Amino acid sequence: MPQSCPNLNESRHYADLLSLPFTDLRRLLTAARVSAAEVPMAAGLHYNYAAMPVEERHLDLLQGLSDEFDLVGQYQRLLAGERMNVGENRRVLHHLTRGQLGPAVMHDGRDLGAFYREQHQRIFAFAEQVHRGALRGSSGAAFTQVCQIGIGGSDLGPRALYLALQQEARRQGCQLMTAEFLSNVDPDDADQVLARLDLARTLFVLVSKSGTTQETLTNETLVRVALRHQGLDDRAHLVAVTSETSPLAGNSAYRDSFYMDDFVGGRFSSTSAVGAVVLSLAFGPAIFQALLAGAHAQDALALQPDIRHNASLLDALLGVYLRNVLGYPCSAVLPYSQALSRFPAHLQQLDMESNGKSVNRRGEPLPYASGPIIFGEPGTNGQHSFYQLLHQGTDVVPLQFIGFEQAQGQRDLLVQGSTSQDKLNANLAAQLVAFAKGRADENANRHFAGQRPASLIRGARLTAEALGALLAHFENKIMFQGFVWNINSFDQEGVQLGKVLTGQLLAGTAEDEALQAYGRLLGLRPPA
Ligand SMILES: O=P(O)(O)OC[C@H]1O[C@H](O)[C@H](O)[C@@H](O)[C@@H]1O
Repeated sequence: MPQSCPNLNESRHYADLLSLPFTDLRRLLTAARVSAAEVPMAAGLHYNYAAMPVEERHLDLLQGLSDEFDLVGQYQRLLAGERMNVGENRRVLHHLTRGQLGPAVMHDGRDLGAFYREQHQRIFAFAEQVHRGALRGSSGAAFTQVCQIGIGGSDLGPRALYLALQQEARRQGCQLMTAEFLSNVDPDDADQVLARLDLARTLFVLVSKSGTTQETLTNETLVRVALRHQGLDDRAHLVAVTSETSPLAGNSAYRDSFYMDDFVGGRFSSTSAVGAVVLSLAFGPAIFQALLAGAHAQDALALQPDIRHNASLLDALLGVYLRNVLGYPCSAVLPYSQALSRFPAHLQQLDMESNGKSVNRRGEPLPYASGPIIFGEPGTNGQHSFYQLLHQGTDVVPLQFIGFEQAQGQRDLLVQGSTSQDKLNANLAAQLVAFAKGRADENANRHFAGQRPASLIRGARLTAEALGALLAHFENKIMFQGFVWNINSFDQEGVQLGKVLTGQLLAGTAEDEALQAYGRLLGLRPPA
């Protein structure tokens, strides 16, 4: 498969895209275009690309590029279980955690779709027992709080989804337990999180796919010590989520264990047991199932070969246009929804750990740019912080806005003639137009050049289905971009070197003198 993938620099569609003149967004962005340049997504969402500097001829060439690189065909092969993670020789099966789109994927005589479904069912049954009070803490108290211990993909996605759904669950009367997340090895994180918990009523979910992550195992020990210190039986307060091949699998130090496998990458694991346990405990299985349904529906739409009807594919290709044709190195994610406050942090890992690569799937250096730097904050907060650079800085940063007609909650009032939600969305619309069209001023300091590209994902309200669709959209966008760049989006060798040096420093075996010197500056002592 990798051998047959074309090189972007040798693509005639790419060459034709490079030869097109720059499109003037100030002229392009008309009312008719705002209404027309949209692709429906799952769960009532829409992807609007009116403020992207592309005309029909660009879209025709991007369609040609998509066909030339067989992007949807590669997705189908991934769904069918082909080992697309070439570096680790692994299948890539996170789509299967939310439903079957391709043929059954068999591994060692087992149907993996059935395996993921069975784990979800076990988790739902477990959550219902906890909610009924049939499973309790070691003092006999019912569990009212859940705390996930994990980092990276075992933290960011589930945490972002929990925060995104909290208000929606309250509206539906199904916030059944509150959730906390403990990720950083900084002891102040554990201190603060533990201070918010009533340990006798807390169920901890230890999540580590590999079962070897230093930060997570350290925090687990801190938690067990704290539980014992209160006279509680730590085993009764911990469940594990891990891969079947990890050293934690089958360990009796946990009250129960739930599994994913090596074919679900950490940053793509929110719809596996990694997200299922904490979200089902917090909100009940129905909300998590709605999230899965939204993600599955969006995965199905991503099979459409026509880029004008496939939002994830179109978003991916427009991103390639911005990165490789226009040369923009960054992209900002700007949700006008406080519920999505940690969604940009999740996307940072999803995008940058997947596509921050400089060799292709055959291990050869890339002769073109790959994944952009991603950052973001919810609006309107970001407007009062870093938007200055976005409007008038020397770099053009393409923007990904996300907005909803209605808030999740119901507490809103008319203040000076408009509701808070009206104000939120008026700001969003204003920013989109200000970025695209700018404003001429004789005073150079007050001049806005415009020409800042942006897309908008919009919906009626951020429901669980819509959130699932949003999550799957970005996962699939990133996957398609990896196919264009012919990189392996599913490994993360770039995180290893730091781990090795950390281990050497802590074990007192570091040979690098600069490393030792930094250790001394930071107060590290040789191990006793
Ligand atoms: O789930 P774990 O095996 O503990 O891994 C947690 C995280 O750490 C690793 O270093 C990777 O960078 C992430 O992709 C991963 O999600």
